[in-house]
Amino acid sequence: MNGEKIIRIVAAVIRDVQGRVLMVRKRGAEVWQQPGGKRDADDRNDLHTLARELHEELGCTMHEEGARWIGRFSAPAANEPGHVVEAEVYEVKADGPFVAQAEIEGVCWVDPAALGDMPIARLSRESILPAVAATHVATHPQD
Ligand SMILES: Nc1nc2c([nH]c(=O)n2[C@@H]2O[C@H](COP(=O)(O)OP(=O)(O)OP(=O)(O)O)[C@@H](O)[C@H]2O)c(=O)[nH]1
Repeated sequence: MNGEKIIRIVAAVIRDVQGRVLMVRKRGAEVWQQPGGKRDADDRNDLHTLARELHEELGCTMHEEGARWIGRFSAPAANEPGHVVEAEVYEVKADGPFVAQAEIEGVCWVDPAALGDMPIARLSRESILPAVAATHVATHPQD
């Protein structure tokens, strides 16, 4: 693909009861992105990769049951010029607290329908968060 290198990752959408989405900022990075990362050789499958990455980045425990594949999205990679990131994205539930671990500098929750001018990686801003914003989250039984 035009000589660009492809970085394949698995990324997570974790939502709170208000529908906000958890984002992370890596140490030294400017932009917010989804938690997740590259597969390791001994990962059994995407959800195993995701559970491992979420624990490494946030210290949380992911539930494999109930995970929902949202799609495969790609964009120029946030922190690696000349690379394209291609992500398998899953909405998952996880038990917090969500606490920034070694390689993560910040953790926040964003409303996917109101991002404003927050610095957000293109994969998330252009693909993942719009897909998620289109999904209604019932916060009340009558919704
Ligand atoms: N995890 C993640 N990476 C993303 C997203 N969007 C995006 O452009 N990327 C880019 O994709 C690449 C993923 O590499 P990574 O460094 O997160 O993966 P990793 O934790 O497995 O890396 P490691 O090899 O340093 O352990 C980085 O260039 C990162 O900036 C995203 O939403 N989540």
